[in-house]
Amino acid sequence: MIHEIEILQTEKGEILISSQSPVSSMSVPESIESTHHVAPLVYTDVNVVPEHERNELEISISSLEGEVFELKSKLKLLDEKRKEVLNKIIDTKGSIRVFCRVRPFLLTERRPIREPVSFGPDNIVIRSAGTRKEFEFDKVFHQSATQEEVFGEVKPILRSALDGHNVCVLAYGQTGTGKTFTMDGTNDQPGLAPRAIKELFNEASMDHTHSVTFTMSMLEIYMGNLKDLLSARQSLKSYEASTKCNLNIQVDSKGSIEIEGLTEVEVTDFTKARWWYNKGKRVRSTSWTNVNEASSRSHCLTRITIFRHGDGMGSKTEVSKLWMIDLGGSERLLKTGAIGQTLDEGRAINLSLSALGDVIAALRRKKGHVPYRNSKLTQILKDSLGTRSKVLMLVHISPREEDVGETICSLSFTKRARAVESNRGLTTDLRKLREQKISELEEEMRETQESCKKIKPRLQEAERLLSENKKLLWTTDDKHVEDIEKKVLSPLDHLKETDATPKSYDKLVKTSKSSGFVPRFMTSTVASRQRQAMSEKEINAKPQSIRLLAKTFTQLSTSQSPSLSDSRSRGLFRRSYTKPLQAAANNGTPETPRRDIKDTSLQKKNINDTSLPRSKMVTSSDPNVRAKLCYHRRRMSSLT
Ligand SMILES: Nc1ncnc2c1ncn2[C@@H]1O[C@H](COP(=O)(O)OP(=O)(O)OP(=O)(O)O)[C@@H](O)[C@H]1O
Repeated sequence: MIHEIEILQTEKGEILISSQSPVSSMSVPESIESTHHVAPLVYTDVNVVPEHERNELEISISSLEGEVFELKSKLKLLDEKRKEVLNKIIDTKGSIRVFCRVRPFLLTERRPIREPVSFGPDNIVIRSAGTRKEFEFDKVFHQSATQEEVFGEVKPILRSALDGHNVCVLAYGQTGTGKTFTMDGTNDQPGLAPRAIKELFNEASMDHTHSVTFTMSMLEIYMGNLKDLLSARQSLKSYEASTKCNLNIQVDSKGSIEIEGLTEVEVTDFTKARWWYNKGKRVRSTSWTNVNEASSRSHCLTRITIFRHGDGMGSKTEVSKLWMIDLGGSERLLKTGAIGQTLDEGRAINLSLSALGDVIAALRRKKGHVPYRNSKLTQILKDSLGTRSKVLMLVHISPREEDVGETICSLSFTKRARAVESNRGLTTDLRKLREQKISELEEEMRETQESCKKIKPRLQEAERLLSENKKLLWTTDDKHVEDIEKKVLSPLDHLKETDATPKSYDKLVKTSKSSGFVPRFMTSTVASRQRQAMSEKEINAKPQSIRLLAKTFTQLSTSQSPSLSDSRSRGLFRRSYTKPLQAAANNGTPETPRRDIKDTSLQKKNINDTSLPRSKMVTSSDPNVRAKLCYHRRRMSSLT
């Protein structure tokens, strides 16, 4: 027993599918079968959009396009406002900020009864040999401060980097005070670099108006030479060769610094970025001194270049850099007892650190001349330590009595860098005013971010609806199909194409039904009759519903393969034909090998497979299949 299905076309052009009572195909004679009708059931195929609905679809698409444009414009304005406010906050706080982090006592260290270092939220007091020295900072991180707390202060300037500013985060201090701990951290307590990279990817994924991409480079400055840490040629044992490897620093016409030949890898996600970062770290050369067994005698620089691509609303791609720098140990050479190469290494580090101090001091004093040329480090950072950039220096100190001398040296270094913009120069009233201004700006920033948050889901929803409507229109849009057909045909083929347009074809079918007149090109030829017989033979092996459906199509035109120019027929045929096939394919019976008929490679294979009946070929919406259909139609017309 099977269900008989018949397809009818009403005068309005609607497709009706009438379902018949279950009958035995063996017992009921054909004459009875055709008259044994029950009340027709009308189904509306979801893939088929009637003409009037298509117009509505087009109207809806244009209104959604307008809405998307409007929301994007609003977001763009809010984003610009957010950028401006963030910039003001950072400038009010100081575009060069200096923090201090005090290392906790290690398990191997003896804790003195009277600790030489005491601290407040933004100051450090050193008491030693009857003297008291006080140093001010933008913020002091106590011994108990977590990696997360430190990162919290860095986060705002990462946003600034994404907004197009060059940003520099530097870890400064004596060997063994925790510079590497702060920058790299451990597996359990990741440091600033991995957290910052993760945050960049996070922020980029939430940017609905721009697409953001990143590249990464790592280099080491050792004894005044630059070494590429991500180069394929570098090996872990490259320490000896490090002095031979030198890269040139170039300045382009816009004043941007480029390092000639430096490897720049594209990082598409955090995992890849972390992998490259770890690779660079392994390659970094270290030598041994008697102060700290793993002391770094070089500066390690990690650069993330941020490309913020245009939003499609007139803005260009913005490029900015985030530098994360683990500076070499700043200890005085006498104390290390260094001789030979280690002494030279120490000298080179001290020279570059003092050049860095000079540059920062000049920038903070807003002095005309900034001595960038005095070291490789400052030459490289020239475009990232300048006026539009944001700098964050983290000074690390030891809590130990024995290190007090070094601690005072490190703190004095930063005192020079903070000389002008420090709080010390401000009266209490001015300080309060400054803090009030910062909190007002922060409030404004929060409001702007809230407004952005409200718009983003609306924009996403509008974009989703727009793409859905476009897809729906695409599947039913005859013009689109025609365009594809035209593209596939060569100009010469197009001239040969004598077939009627879809609309006139419809008319012709209707006319032939009503008047009994069949135009010459629609009368069957020997070849078409053979093909029809072949396809019917093939269809007989398929489920009954497909057989009847295909029969209806073959009846519509006796001389041509079913034309897919009628969108409704196409949608109906595609759905009705592919479902049983898919079901059969998914059953995976030995006779029918498991196939996914949506697989385009398989569809393409089928097109070239001449053993398949042509009726199968025309069921796909694949443009390649249409090419075959056009070819078939052309041949038909040339036969008549
Ligand atoms: N805030 C901290 N909390 C816990 N342990 C810390 C902290 N800071 C540093 N340490 C520990 O102190 C030791 C020295 O730290 P680290 O190697 O980071 O110093 P460094 O300044 O980078 O030294 P170098 O200049 O030789 O590279 C490490 O064992 C590290 O785990």
